[in-house]
Amino acid sequence: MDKNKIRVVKKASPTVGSTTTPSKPYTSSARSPARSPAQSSVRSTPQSQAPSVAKTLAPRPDTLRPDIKHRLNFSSLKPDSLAYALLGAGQAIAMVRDGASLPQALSQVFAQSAAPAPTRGAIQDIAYRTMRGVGQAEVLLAALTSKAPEPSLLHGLLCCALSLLAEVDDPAYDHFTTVDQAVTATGSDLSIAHAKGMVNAVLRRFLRERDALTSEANKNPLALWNYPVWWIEQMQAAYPHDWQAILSRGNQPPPLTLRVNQRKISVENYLQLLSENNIQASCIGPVAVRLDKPLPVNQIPGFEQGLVSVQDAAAQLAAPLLDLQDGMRVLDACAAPGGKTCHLLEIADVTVTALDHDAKRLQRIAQNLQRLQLSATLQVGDARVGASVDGWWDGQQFDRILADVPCTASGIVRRHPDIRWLRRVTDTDQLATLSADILDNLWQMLRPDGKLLLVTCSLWPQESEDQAVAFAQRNQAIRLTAPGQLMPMATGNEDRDGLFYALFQKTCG
Ligand SMILES: C[S@@+](CC[C@H](N)C(=O)[O-])C[C@H]1O[C@@H](n2cnc3c(N)ncnc32)[C@H](O)[C@@H]1O
Repeated sequence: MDKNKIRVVKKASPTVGSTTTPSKPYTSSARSPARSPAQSSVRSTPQSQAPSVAKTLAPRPDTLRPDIKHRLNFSSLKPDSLAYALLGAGQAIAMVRDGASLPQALSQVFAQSAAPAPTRGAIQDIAYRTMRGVGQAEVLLAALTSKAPEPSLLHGLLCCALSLLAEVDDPAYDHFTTVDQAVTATGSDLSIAHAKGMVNAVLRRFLRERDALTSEANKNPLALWNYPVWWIEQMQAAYPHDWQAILSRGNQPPPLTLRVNQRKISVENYLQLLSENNIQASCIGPVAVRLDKPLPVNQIPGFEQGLVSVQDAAAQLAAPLLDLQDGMRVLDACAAPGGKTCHLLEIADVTVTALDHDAKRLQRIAQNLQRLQLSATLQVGDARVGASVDGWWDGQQFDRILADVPCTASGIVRRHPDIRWLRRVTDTDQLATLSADILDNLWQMLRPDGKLLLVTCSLWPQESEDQAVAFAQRNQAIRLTAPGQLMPMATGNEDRDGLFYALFQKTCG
C-alpha cells in the first residue's frame, strides 16, 4: 500500500455530524434575538496569558472572509492521500476560526471535493482531533513562527499537522508521513504553495524539539486546557473544586450512545442484536446503550428501521421526567432536531406540537419522525411569542411543556469541541435573557396543574439553576423533584453530557 494513503483511523469520531449536530442557531439566536415572530405552519403527517495567541482565537465575525471562501484545489492530490485529508481539514479549521461551526465548515469542504467516503472520514477525524487541541497548536505555532501564518488556510493546515504530531502515544498517523503529506498539501494549493519550505521547517523543528516546545507551551492555560481564557475563568468561578476535571472531560472524544425505541424492541433484545453483529455495547441507562466503538449510523443495526436513535444518556432523561399520560397535549417548544420530541412519542400516545424558530432545523425533526414512524405537528415559530394575536398558538393550553431552551451548550463540549471558540463571554447572559423570555411566555400556555420542564445543556448557573430560581419566583411556580445540574461524566457506566433539569408545576388556583 502507498505509505501516504489514509489508513483506517483507530480513534474515529463517527458521532460527529450525526443527529446531535450542534446548532449554529444557538449562536445566531443570541446574536439576532429579534427574529420576526412566526410565520408558516409546517404540518407533518409522517409517517488570555499569551495575548498574541489569545488574540488569534478571539471571537470571529459572523461573515466568512473572502480567503476562507477560497475554493480548494484538490486536483493534484490523490483522493485517498493524507495530503488530501489534511488540506480539507485545514480549510475546515480555518473556517471555524472565522466563525463557522465545525459541521458547517466540513459540509462546505465536502461540497468542494469529490473525496471518497474514507477520505471524508479522515478529513472529519483530523478536524475534530485538531479542534480538541487547537489551543495548544496555536500556542506552538506562535512559538515556531515569527508572524501568524497567512492566509487562514495555511494556519489551519499547520494546526492540523501540529495536532497530529503532538500525539505521542499511539498516534493516528506516522509522524514523518504527516510532515511529508502536509508539505505536499501546501504545495497543491496556489494560495499557500509559497510556504512549502516554511511548513517543512516548522514541522521538522517541532518533531526535533517536541518535548521542550510542548512543556513550554503548556505553561499557557490556553494550550494546557484548550479553552479560551474567559471560559477557564468562568469554570473556576462556578466549580472551584473540580473545574480542572470538567475541562479535561470536555476534551475527551464522546461515546456513541443510542436510545432504544421501546415501541419496537426491548433493550435486552437490542443488545442481543448488536452482539449477533459482533458489536460490543453496554447498557448505561434505562434505554441507553453505549457502543464500545462509535460507528457511522448507517452501520448501526436497526437504525434505519427506527429501532434506535442517537442520543446522549443525560438527554434521555427529559421525556420520562414529564410524567406523560396517553392523550395529553404536549408542546416541545425548542424542538429541533427533535431528539426529545421523538422520545416523547416513543413513551406515550400523546399529541405533540414541535415548535422551532428555525425552519431548516425543523425539517430534521420531520426526517427523524419519519424514520421512527411517529407523528407530530411541526410548527415554525418563536417561543417568545404566541399568546398574541399574530402568534402561532391556537389558544388551547398544553398539559405538558418541554422547554429545551437555547443556551451556550457548555455542557456538551466533548461532542462539539468548536463551541468554546465560537462563543463570546457575553453570550451566557444574552442567552439567559432570551430563555427567560421564552419560559415566561410558555408559562401562559400551560394548563393549571400542568408541568413544564426546563432543560439546558449548559454548565453555567446563569442559564440553569439561577434561571430556574428566578423563573419560579416570577411565576409562583411550584418546583418539583428533578435532577438539577448534571455534570458531564465519563466513568464506567456513568457516561453523559452536562445537562440541567428543573421541573415546574402550575398551581390550580
Ligand atoms: C437545545 S436546541 C433543542 C434540541 C432539541 N430539543 C432536541 O432534543 O433535539 C434549542 C433549539 O431552540 C431553537 N430556538 C432558539 N430560539 C428559539 C425561539 N425563540 N423560538 C423557538 N425556538 C428557538 C433553536 O433553533 C434550537 O433548535
